[in-house]
Amino acid sequence: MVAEVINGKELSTKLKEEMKQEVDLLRKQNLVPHLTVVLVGNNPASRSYVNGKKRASEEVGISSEIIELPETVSEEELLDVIDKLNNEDAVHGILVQLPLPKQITVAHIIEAIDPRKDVDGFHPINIGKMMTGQDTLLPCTPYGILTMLHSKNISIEGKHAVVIGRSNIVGKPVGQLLLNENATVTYCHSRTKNLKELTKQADILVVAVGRPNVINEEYIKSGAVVIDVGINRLEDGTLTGDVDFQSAMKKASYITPVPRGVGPMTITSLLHNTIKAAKGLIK
Ligand SMILES: NC(=O)C1=CN([C@@H]2O[C@H](COP(=O)(O)OP(=O)(O)OC[C@H]3O[C@@H](n4cnc5c(N)ncnc54)[C@H](OP(=O)(O)O)[C@@H]3O)[C@@H](O)[C@H]2O)C=CC1
Ligand SMILES: Nc1nc(=O)c2c([nH]1)NC[C@@H]1CN(c3ccc(C(=O)N[C@@H](CCC(=O)O)C(=O)O)cc3)C=[N+]21
Repeated sequence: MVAEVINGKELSTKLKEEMKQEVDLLRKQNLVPHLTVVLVGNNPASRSYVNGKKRASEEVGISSEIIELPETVSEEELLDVIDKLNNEDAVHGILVQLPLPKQITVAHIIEAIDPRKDVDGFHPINIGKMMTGQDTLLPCTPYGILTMLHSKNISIEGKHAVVIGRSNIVGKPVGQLLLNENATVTYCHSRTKNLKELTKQADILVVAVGRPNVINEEYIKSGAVVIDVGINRLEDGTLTGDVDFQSAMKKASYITPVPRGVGPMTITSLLHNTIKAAKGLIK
């Protein structure tokens, strides 16, 4: 078997065109969706992601701004910035780029964001709504992954989904969304003892570890769908995922590449959430 590649970049281009039409209509009604991204410090990767979010927003007609704060900013100062944005009617979406410097407790920041403006879908209220199957702003990477599966009509119900990684932003919520669509979900992590035995049972394998080549054909059941979330920058500057792509291609039915896979879909989900927040659909 040779896997079909799910091109996240192409899908994202198509979805952005659809969103642009919707934003054009909203603008005619004098509603200009607006996203504010807060960037703390000078991490080059964060800066590049944030610029990517701004560029994508412009492509669909979402107005966006980046608020830059120094690496030394205190938690109190950052909370002040969030408070102002919460109270600014023209701001529909607020995203605080992670990671944050160590003097700041991430949970305090996420909890300070108005859940109706939490376009990352990280606020405990939004996570709780997701867990109970209510309509809300969903975490961007997991929602992007579900959109990729739906785009290929890959059935989820009754399938065994194995998720490697249990972070609050990727692993846990992607498992929850798959469960909501009636998959049987297994979570693996750094303390999992028999990783290969578990991954070989997966009909859908989601890999979100952050280390190159943790998965190859030996870990994959023939015909499985393999979703590679990892973004690893190699010494020569190239990007690679967590999955040995050439090897996995031989066993999988579908596979997502890195780059041009899950990454662009994360940004597409962010735009989707910003439009949803602007329309006031989140109570
Ligand atoms: N494409 C995209 O849009 C996005 C990509 N990413 C990328 O996805 C990757 C994961 O991100 P994130 O979830 O934030 O990372 P974290 O570092 O928060 O989580 C990594 C997870 O992998 C688990 N893990 C580590 N080593 C192993 C191992 N040897 N075997 C099994 N599990 C292991 C950890 O286990 P434990 O919990 O026990 O420590 C942890 O749960 C990164 O490469 C990141 O850059 C992230 C966000 C968006
Ligand atoms: N509050 C917050 N929300 C996030 O959503 C968030 C975050 N913090 N911190 C970091 C991670 C990482 N992340 C990515 C988004 C897009 C690509 C992406 O578009 N990648 C392109 C390549 C881009 C390149 O070439 O650098 C691709 O995979 O094709 C990657 C990674 C969002 N994150």
